Amino acid sequence: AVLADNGHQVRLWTRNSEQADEINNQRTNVRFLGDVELSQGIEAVTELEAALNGAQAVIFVAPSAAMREVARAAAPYIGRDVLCIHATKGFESGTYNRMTTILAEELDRSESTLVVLSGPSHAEEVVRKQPTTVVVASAEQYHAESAQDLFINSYFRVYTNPDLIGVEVAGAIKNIIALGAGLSDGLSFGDNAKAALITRGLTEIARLGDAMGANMLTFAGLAGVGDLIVTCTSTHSRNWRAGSLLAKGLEVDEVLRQMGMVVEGIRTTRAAYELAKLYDVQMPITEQLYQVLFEGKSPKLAVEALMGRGRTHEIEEVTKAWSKHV
Ligand SMILES: NC(=O)c1ccc[n+]([C@@H]2O[C@H](COP(=O)([O-])OP(=O)(O)OC[C@H]3O[C@@H](n4cnc5c(N)ncnc54)[C@H](O)[C@@H]3O)[C@@H](O)[C@H]2O)c1
Ligand SMILES: O=P(O)(O)OC[C@H](O)CO
Repeated sequence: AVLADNGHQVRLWTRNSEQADEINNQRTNVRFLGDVELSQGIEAVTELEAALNGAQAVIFVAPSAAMREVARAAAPYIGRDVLCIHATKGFESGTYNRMTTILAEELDRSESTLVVLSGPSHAEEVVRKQPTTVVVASAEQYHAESAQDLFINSYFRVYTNPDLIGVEVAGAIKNIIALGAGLSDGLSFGDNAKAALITRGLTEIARLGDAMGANMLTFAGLAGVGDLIVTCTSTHSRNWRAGSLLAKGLEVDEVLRQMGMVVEGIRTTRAAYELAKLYDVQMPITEQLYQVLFEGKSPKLAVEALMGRGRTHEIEEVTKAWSKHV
């Protein structure tokens, strides 16, 4: 919708022909976006080749679990000079690959040619032209600026950032913390608990990001604390809603069934739990959520475990990682 508003001709690929018909004929996408009227500049297509032929830029927004499959199918139709951007938040199961690593492999190009778009941006608000700010990150400033040129407008403000790894790690891990925030709200804990989760969640993002080569300052920006705030406090958040359903005692499969939309935080919890072991970093919130999601631990016991951890210092552990980059 943003790209169409900016005067670009947009082809939106979907596997679902009924959805394509609705978008093209009714100009709505009711299941995902309610009754908002979509721009005439958007054409939905069901064939990948038709979607990609002649495109000057390609935006990948499939769920993380589908990224490799979609990128592999799209690769034959994407020229070497085409700007490739993604807005997907997660890691690949098993390999723990970031999304740009998958894209680089499947599109057979350097990761430095790729761009990630992230930040506090729920589609439901963007499509209603409500003021939104995001970052586009690429190792090469030229590519980040090309993406900025495409998207920026009066209601969608786009900043560039060279720290692709930090933006991808922040976008993935915040979904785990949002599950925790939903659980906390679902258990009727108060604002203190949620503020604690957001803040200590940011520390977990920073620890893992530091180990994976991110710039700590990214986490103080839109893709870090910005996205954490929106996803832990907004009722649009799928991850928050999934967490609040878990608090009612629903099994993970039932939560996913009721949601009917992707809840990236669930798969990401497993990936981050394993990444934390691989990089030897402490991620206690992630660890407790892992036990709730995959080992049947009760959310109440998870909270007790978090609150009962050994005494520790705030300043030392945070500043060690952050100060390296200041
Ligand atoms: N919704 C948002 O506001 C928002 C904002 C920023 C980033 N994201 C990220 O975008 C990604 C997608 O999220 P979403 O909210 O659009 O999810 P969604 O559940 O609303 O939609 C996902 C779409 O992907 C399709 N899909 C699933 N598997 C597919 C496959 N194998 N091939 C092709 N299509 C497939 C589904 O049919 C569905 O139409 C996630 O990583 C999410 O974190 C979402
Ligand atoms: O609805 P969520 O929780 O998947 O979050 C969507 C976006 O990542 C918010 O920026």
